[in-house]
Amino acid sequence: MNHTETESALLEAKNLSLSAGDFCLSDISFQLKPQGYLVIVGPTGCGKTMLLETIAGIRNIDSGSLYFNGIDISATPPEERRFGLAYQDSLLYPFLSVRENILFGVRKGEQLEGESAKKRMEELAESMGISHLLERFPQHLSGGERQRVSLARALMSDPALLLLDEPLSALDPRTRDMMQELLRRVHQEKGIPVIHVTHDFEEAIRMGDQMLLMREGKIEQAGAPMDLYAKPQSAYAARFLGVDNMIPAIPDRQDGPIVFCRCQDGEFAAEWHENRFLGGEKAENGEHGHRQGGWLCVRAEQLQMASPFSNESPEAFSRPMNRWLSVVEQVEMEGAHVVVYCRSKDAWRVRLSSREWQQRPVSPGELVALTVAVDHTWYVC
Ligand SMILES: Nc1ncnc2c1ncn2[C@@H]1O[C@H](COP(=O)(O)OP(=O)(O)OP(=O)(O)O)[C@@H](O)[C@H]1O
Repeated sequence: MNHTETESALLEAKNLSLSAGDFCLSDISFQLKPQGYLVIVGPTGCGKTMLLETIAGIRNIDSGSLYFNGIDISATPPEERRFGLAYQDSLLYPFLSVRENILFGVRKGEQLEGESAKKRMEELAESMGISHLLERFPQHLSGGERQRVSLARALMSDPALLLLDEPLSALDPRTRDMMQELLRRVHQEKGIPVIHVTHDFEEAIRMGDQMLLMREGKIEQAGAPMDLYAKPQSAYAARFLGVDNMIPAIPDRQDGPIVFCRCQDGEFAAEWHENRFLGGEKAENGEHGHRQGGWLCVRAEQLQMASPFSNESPEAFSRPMNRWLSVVEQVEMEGAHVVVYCRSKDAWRVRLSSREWQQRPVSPGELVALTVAVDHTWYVC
């Protein structure tokens, strides 16, 4: 057995690659902290399940290594890894009752037996709120109940790591909230580290303390969920992570970490994370001519709206700002928030809290000054 140099990581993937048919996972490297909660996100077909199954040991790697607690487990069979796996569609045995499904566990596919197994199963069922379902069969359970049984089964073998594949998809919002709470409890109270696959970035942000964003079998960006949310570093990441304002822009010049770029609404200063001017995606609408461009990104909640005739929000002007004029086109109420659609040469979305809105409502047709701090404006390509 080989030992990795990074003893502090619980799980470490080093340059993992494997292929299945035409698809391959390439050069995947990441670390899971002890008791960490890692969320793997990305659109459908980007390889999330394949990566999870590789960690579980169900798929063999072609090259690279996987370490658990510093020990190379690349060739360790799944049953010896002691990882609990729960799939999106639950994959419960249809001819076994809930009790039997949970007792079946996952270890070596053997029925766990004895009083201690029975006691553990009952405790798990109690904590998952499924004690009343033990004699039922999977076809007579709701989606949320099936997910809870599936989670109980994955936990039955006392896993050293819990692997979850879309555990909350297809659940209604209320059941999903309850399951999220349950998962958080399992993670925090039992201290079980989790790797959780989802295509829902809001769920990822809510649940994870580490995040991997995947794209076509590779890692596009990795880090703390809030860092990815605040500053996705590519157009792909910005789209996936729901950046509301992605305005086609052409970079003109650069001053350290700040790039000055042109949109139709004028020149903007933006943070620029990487030297990716060359080889970026071409601005989609081609309105900016033939030069390669990227996107100026601003989250709608970071945009500030003021009257063009007043010197409102002096706090805003205490740091470098981008400022331009726009016209309110449409206003949409979103419960706790209000979204204001503005149109100048470019189209912008502003998200205000209901309180901000009450202090200063605007109507369609009104001229407004939009401002955003440079440190909330960034450029991607
Ligand atoms: N055994 C296989 N043979 C051929 N192609 C495969 C095989 N297993 C997976 N694939 C392909 O690999 C790609 C990645 O699949 P995977 O299930 O990991 O995606 P995913 O990101 O989990 O998607 P989803 O969110 O839809 O579950 C898909 O295009 C899939 O069709």
